[in-house]
Amino acid sequence: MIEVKNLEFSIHKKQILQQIELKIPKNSFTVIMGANGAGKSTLLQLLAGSLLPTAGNIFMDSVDMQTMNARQLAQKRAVLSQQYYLPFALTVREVVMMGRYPFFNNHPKAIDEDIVDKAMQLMDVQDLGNTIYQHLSGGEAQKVQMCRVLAQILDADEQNEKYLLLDEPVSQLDIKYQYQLMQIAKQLTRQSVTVIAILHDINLALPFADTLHFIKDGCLFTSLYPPFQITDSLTKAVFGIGSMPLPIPNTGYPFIYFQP
Ligand SMILES: Nc1ncnc2c1ncn2[C@@H]1O[C@H](COP(=O)(O)OP(=O)(O)OP(=O)(O)O)[C@@H](O)[C@H]1O
Repeated sequence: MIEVKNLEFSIHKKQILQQIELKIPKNSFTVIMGANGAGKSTLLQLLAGSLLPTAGNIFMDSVDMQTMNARQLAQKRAVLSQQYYLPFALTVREVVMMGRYPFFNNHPKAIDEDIVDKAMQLMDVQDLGNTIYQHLSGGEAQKVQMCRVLAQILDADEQNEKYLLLDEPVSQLDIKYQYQLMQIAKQLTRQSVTVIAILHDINLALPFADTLHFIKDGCLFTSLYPPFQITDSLTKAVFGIGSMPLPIPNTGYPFIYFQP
């Protein structure tokens, strides 16, 4: 479980997040939504331990994240950021293997090679193994980065719970792989992984999310749970655009039709 207590974050005297209180249960799929600049990526970086709070605390499995060193963090959580530029030429397989760096010293072991194979199979990029990463299309590169973070957490088990943090993981993916990535992430929540994802597409989030947290102007505006009551007033307040929920038969969630 992740527990966020009275979290504040400021940079250059600018307050970016304030009074954030959150509980993210283990093995859940949490989606963070909000307008551009609301503070979502900053919150995710704080949950990842990549940024330190200005005030408040974040506890990961009851451990204050500020007490965890880089290796402990890397063995516990994987982070897919929005930017994943690599300044030097590596093959796709070498990039995916980077996800295993926290688990071996000089040379990957057989288990590391197996996990890399499995991660690449999940995102259907086995055939790209020897391709130079810099030669990939935007969507292919995003798939490979997903494989890298999968490789970091695929060995999670009940004794070794892990966290997968995804910042707009489908922004460059075609529709099939948007759903494939979401299905993989959902499946992982049944295998001792807790998933936290920033998404902009509410209709992609609804079939998979256990919780939706809406961030507005650096504050937690509201949190929703199934059956998700997404109202016109909510989308106007959070995104500045009206909407109408349309029931989808035999599902526990609506389709949200936006009305500019
Ligand atoms: N290093 C920084 N220095 C100054 N301002 C920053 C810094 N990082 C973030 N901000 C500001 O904090 C605010 C929140 O940024 P953040 O990236 O968390 O938003 P977001 O909700 O993820 O937005 P988007 O949907 O556009 O990705 C923005 O106004 C941004 O300009």
